[in-house]
Amino acid sequence: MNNEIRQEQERLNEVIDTISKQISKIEGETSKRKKEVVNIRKHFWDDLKVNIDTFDDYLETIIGLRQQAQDLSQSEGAHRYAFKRLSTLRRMQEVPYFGRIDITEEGSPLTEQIYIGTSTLTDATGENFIIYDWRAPVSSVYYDYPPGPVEYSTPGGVIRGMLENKWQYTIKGGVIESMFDTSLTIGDEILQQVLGKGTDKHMHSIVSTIQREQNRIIRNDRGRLLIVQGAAGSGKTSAALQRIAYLLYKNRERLKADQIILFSPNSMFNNYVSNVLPELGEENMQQVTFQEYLDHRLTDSFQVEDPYEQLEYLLTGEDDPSYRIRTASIQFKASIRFFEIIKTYRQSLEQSGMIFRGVKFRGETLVSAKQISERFYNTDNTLKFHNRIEKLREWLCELLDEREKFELKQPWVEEEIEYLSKEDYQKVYTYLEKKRGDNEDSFDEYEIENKMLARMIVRKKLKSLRKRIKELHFINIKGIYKQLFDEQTRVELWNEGETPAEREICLSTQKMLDEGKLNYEDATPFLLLKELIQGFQSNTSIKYVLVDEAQDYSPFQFEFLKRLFPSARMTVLGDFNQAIFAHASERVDFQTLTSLYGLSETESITLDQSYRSTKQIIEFTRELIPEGHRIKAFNREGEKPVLTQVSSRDELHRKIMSKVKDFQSREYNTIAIICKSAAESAAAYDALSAHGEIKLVQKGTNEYEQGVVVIPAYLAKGIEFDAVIIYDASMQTYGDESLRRLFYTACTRAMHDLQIYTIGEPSPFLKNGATESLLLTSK
Ligand SMILES: Nc1ncnc2c1ncn2[C@@H]1O[C@H](COP(=O)(O)OP(=O)(O)OP(=O)(O)O)[C@@H](O)[C@H]1O
Repeated sequence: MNNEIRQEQERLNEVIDTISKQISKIEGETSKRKKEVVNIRKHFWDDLKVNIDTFDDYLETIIGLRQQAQDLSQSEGAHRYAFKRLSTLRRMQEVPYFGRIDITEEGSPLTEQIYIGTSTLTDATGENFIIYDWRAPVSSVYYDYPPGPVEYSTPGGVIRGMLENKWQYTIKGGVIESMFDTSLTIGDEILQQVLGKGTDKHMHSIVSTIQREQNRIIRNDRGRLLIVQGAAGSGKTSAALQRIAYLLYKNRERLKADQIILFSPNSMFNNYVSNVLPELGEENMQQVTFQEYLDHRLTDSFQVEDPYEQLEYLLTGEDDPSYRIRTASIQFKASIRFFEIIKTYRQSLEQSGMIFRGVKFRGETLVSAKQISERFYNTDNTLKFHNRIEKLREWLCELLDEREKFELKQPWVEEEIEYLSKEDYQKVYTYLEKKRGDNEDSFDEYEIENKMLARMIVRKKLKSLRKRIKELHFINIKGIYKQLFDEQTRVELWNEGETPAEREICLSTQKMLDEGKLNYEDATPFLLLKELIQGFQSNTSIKYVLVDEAQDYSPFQFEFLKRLFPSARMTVLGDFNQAIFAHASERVDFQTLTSLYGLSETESITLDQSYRSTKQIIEFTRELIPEGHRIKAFNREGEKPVLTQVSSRDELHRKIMSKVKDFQSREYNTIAIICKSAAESAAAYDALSAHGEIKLVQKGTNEYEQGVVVIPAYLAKGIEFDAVIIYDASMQTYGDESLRRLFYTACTRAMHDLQIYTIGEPSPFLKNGATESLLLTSK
């Protein structure tokens, strides 16, 4: 151990000693607090005098109750905070910090040594910082500058100074394993070490090696919308998660984790990233897939297709006669133009076109659809649309009240009373007994009892009808959506712009609705129309929305999200080279998103450096896409990706299994055999699983599995594997240009090793530039 490391280790020991002392102190306090909380809970009512005889007594009781509850919540809050701090300190005991900057601030004669870790540590006085949180303003210097002049922003203004030195440490179990003076070392040693490691069941935080561009994303504070376009493996997801940790730190007085929502591609991804924030001492944000949201809102009314069913159809249904119309329909329904058409359509409904359902009771029409429509269009049309609907609802509820009175005297009610079950009868009887109290002789028992029974029966019968009216079921949204595709509506409203196969799209959409189905591309438009008519169910408590894999969302969906979360700032992260959904046209980019909040409220950051894969893998994958030369590889060496051509499926399976064994001998934790579709994955799994322990990943899979998996490319989005085997990259499978992005996505999942197999002639994607960066094995 050289002298420098020894000195640093001594300092580290002192820091760990301080941490240990703080842990013991908090442990003592928490057990005391815990007792306090248990005690308050146990004796909550003992100390409270409950007296409600007079108003003053009542008031006193309420005040006492409130005070007691406040004490309890304070003690619980303090206990929770101490518990959280304790787990942070325990983590810090292992790795207290990872970096140091020696900085001389302008006007100061002193050079300060600032150690940076996952959380702040002060000495016993609480005034002197031993470690700075990585999110503190001064820590940004660590990420943003090499030694030399620097500046950083604080709430009090910009501070300038000179960064004399920057150190990186690797500490494990309280021992310094290595340390680097970054002005002397070439390349980023620690990043090399981190990236060279194998995968884990969960993604890890990257705070010790955040790169400058990523730091810009994490700390970005300007504007309503931040757009991040980043190459595969450039750290978009990582930046998004560290950004959440940063926001929670910076706004800790007013922002809670459940006011942040992350839209993620699938449940497996949710599980994969679930450890990053807890690792940083923060609670996880809300996480949801767009599909989960749609399901929550729509499954009552339809059989809703999920995005994977849609993709699977597109990947395997080329021979279907309606294939061409379906693709055109998907693109059209994802467009801003369709969004605008729906808005115009909704406005036109103010004059005419609303479709209602009549209200029936016991088979008899109480109000016909026509009567509701007349009532609606005769209400004062200077009123806002929603107020007119509200008036309609009130009117229908009043009609129901009248009907209730009328029904009470009908013979069917008498009949039902006779057949009433014993339990129901008992219920009414008990109620009556209670009500009668002391005034025993004050009414005619039989008559009142019968009246009560009648009311109970009628109310029960009307209950679901009343609920349906309250929930606006008398508006036939399905019919109104279907009407949007009528020839007349099309001619009148779809007047600007042009859509290929417009008429066919209309016919096929109406057919789908008649079958009680809702395709994925129709789900958001349908929901939008519903919200525009019934009133938007927006969520104002959410302050930040982050959308990962944003290339998979249509402009339409973004407009929708904006309306759904009106108080939120949005961060959108994606890579349009990985846009695999069919609504992604050739020209897909994030430019259209600028119009969401306007140019002045939008900031864009591009990430070109890729960290996931070895240099050799990047050199190959960037040949697969236009403008790929812009992607920079991180200088981590590995083997060239290999293309193996085989002549039969049997040979393919033999070779793949032998490769898997080879990978296993190299102790790779995760090996993925990536297929084009779920159908191909299932077939590959059938053939391969007999020869080794292999798991099949399907759309419902919730956990990121270690070991060997067979997985369709679209489910491998956002995640990574030590080694990737492309199951069949032949002309037959990847012959169509539209599959280029899917193929690129599959190949870019590999961290250390990429093997590509083809039965017969390889895909055209593997020709030209790509060939040079591949090692070809057999012909
Ligand atoms: N600054 C960094 N320090 C250490 N590791 C990093 C850094 N940036 C990215 N990585 C690693 O690179 C890999 C890719 O990161 P991430 O998944 O965040 O990229 P992405 O841009 O979301 O990728 P994709 O679009 O392909 O899904 C991860 O293993 C991540 O931990």
